[in-house]
Amino acid sequence: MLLKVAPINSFSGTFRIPSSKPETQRAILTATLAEGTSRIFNDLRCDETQTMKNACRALGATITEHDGHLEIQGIAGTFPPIGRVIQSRGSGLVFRIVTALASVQPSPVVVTGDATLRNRVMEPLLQALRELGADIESIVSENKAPVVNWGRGLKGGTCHLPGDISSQFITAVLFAAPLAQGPVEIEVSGEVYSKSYIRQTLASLTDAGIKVSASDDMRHYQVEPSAYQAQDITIHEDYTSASYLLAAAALFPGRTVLTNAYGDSMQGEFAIVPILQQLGVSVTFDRDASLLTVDNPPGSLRGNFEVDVRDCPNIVPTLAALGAYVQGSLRVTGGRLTRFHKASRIEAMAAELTRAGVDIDVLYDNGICDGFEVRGARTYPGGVTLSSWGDHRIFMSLFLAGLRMRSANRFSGFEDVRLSFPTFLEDFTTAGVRTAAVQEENEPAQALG
Ligand SMILES: O=C(O)C1=C[C@@H](OP(=O)(O)O)[C@@H](O)[C@H](O)C1
Ligand SMILES: C=C(OP(=O)(O)O)C(=O)O
Repeated sequence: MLLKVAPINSFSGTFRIPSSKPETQRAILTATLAEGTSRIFNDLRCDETQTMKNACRALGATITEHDGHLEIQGIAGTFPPIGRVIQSRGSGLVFRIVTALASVQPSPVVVTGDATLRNRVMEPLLQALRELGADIESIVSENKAPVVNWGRGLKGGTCHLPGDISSQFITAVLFAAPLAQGPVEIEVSGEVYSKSYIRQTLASLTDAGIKVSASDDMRHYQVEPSAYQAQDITIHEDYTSASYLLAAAALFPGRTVLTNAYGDSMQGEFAIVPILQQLGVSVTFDRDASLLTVDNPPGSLRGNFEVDVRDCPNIVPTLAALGAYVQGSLRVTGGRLTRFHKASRIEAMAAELTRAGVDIDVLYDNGICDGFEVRGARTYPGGVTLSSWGDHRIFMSLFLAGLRMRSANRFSGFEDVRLSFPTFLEDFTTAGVRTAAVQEENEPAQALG
């Protein structure tokens, strides 16, 4: 099934930014491990937070969904016998953290995922957990998902991780480390990417009462055995999801107002705000009213600058889509981690945008795909079929790029918005974008509604 999407001439309205996915996932985890009842207000309800809830229920948490908040009865760090399969679907974060946590409970647990997850890099994490005493075996391919964790405990000690493959390895060890028998140290080699996500992990752990410290360069971590404490947490907006709405608002003349916008985020992807401002777009916060207003009267973007995305990896596809319309050039570097994401995101965006006529080159650093340079135009012919490469963020970014083309485009992967931004299509329909699901690429065009 493909989604046919007609272009638009204007974009305006009031939209709610979805709540943060990484913050919701972390809050579900700390509440699961804590003693007592935690409440998580303004949580994000989407497939990937549902996958985290299902995994945490399998670990023993009782999770009740209320209107506007979750109530979680934690396990006080003592797992009931699990002895089962935990499904992480396509979520790298769920697989990595649950695999680490399965080390500190007493029964064999199989942790598995879908076809994309089985392809992702897991070896450094599995080795680090083994250094701490875990007994983990891969079931199908060596050092990949699915795994069986025999649940023989974590003794503690020092483990080693690379900083340039995924910050989720560090996050996963940090979540399990307080439940080890002794203190845990993590030594990270090479440059550390996605530091903003590690900071979010450190903040969640500290707020939950965990004794953890990190060196200034984030290459050394120390965790003492400590107990997770229950708490009430309020989740704020997600800047990766916001990036699609902000970018759409920036591509057209008109005023867009975003609600659920507190502007106090630790997410690296908050960088989308100053980037748009540099491109000539007015973005202003009314923090008392939790509103963000975007105005771009000329609907044009002025460029010629470089963005380092090593701390905001998830807006890389959004920036490629936006760059297609920047007068000048937009150069993005430091994006090498995205080649290990659900799809190799720079290659995916460059291949699909090139197919649509966009002038974009992939940038390599010592043979590693690390960024891109895009030289934008006012518009493109459109009328093409673009693939999401099985990745929700590629779909949402290509959808965005298509809005200013001259003819309707067709996209695969539209169902995947439910992973992180379930109201994506509804929001854009409200803004006047006409879409229609079509069976086959060559099927006669249906009326778009
Ligand atoms: O900890 C997290 O919630 C995440 C960490 C980052 O992973 P990488 O460090 O692998 O980029 C990010 O890209 C991912 O979307 C979410
Ligand atoms: C966080 C994401 O993915 P993962 O957890 O699979 O890395 C994402 O694609 O938003």
